[in-house]
Amino acid sequence: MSEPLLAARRLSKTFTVSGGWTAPRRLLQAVTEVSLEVAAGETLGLVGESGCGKSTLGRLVLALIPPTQGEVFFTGEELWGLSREKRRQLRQKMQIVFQDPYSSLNPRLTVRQILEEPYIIHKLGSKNQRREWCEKLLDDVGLTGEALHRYPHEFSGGQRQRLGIARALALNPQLVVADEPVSALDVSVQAQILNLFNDLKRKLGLTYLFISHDLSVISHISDRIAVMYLGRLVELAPRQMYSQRRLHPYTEALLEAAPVPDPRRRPPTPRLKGDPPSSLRIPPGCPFHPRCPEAHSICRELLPEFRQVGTDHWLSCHRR
Ligand SMILES: Nc1ncnc2c1ncn2[C@@H]1O[C@H](COP(=O)(O)OP(=O)(O)OP(=O)(O)O)[C@@H](O)[C@H]1O
Repeated sequence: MSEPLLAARRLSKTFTVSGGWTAPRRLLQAVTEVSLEVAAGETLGLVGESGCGKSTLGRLVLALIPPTQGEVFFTGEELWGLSREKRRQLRQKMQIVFQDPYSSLNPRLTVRQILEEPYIIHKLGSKNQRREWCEKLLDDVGLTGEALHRYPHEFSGGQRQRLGIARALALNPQLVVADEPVSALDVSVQAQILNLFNDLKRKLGLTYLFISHDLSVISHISDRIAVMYLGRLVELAPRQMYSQRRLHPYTEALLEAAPVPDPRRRPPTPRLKGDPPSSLRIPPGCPFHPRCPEAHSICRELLPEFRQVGTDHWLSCHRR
């Protein structure tokens, strides 16, 4: 890979959480030693169950929160080694699309005001230019200029997500972190929005870190897929690899739990039982061992290394 657009090196994030009136404050390990790279023009999918640290990792790579340890490089520059002003400038090239466009779009502003805001904040363009840019953004996401004078509540869920995407594109970003951008939408609308992401990537040369708990969504959109469990990456491989065998047992369980497109085929009994343990009490050894059907004694004692097992294929498992 040539120099990646985005690189995380051993990124960790610990939160201090209140224990209530009586208990002491405790440390919650949300992300632990995550390293990954995203090449320009690539879509890296990040998948894992709720609470495994996906959003925290997304916020870390956007430098919205500082890491407890580790580094984030964007276009080769380490973001936390830069001055605040330089970091702010680089951050314009990285934008986020949220899960719930309704709560991220100010309901009191018209679409024009919402889309114009980034240009006004950065003192870009005349009034007429800004209007043209807003119309172009709407066109890019499949809406018409007629939308400019309307308010977010006048749009359907899918259209609102198109507005959320349009706003993220206003300052011509290179990287977009999409955090569960289709989870709140009906399945039929999900496909349209995923296709829009793909079209925009081709047209505008974008790079995505695409976050979802749903492996079928991630498989649809990603070039490579990173699987996260309790704050750590457990597998990283090209999408095609996920149709083959010998994956991490957690990945295999996620695949088995993914929806089956053919209704005549009964989904197999999912082998992923129970919820993941709390990030406040991460099990020793391999964090997945209490739920792993293949766990051995070593899995209970020793953290498996995240190691390369094939071309572009990394995983952490004693049994693979
Ligand atoms: N600001 C915070 N303060 C304390 N704990 C936090 C904070 N943000 C996240 N967490 C905790 O960190 C862990 C990871 O959360 P995160 O939101 O990153 O997971 P996620 O995989 O994105 O899940 P979800 O899809 O449910 O948001 C969770 O246990 C969460 O409660």
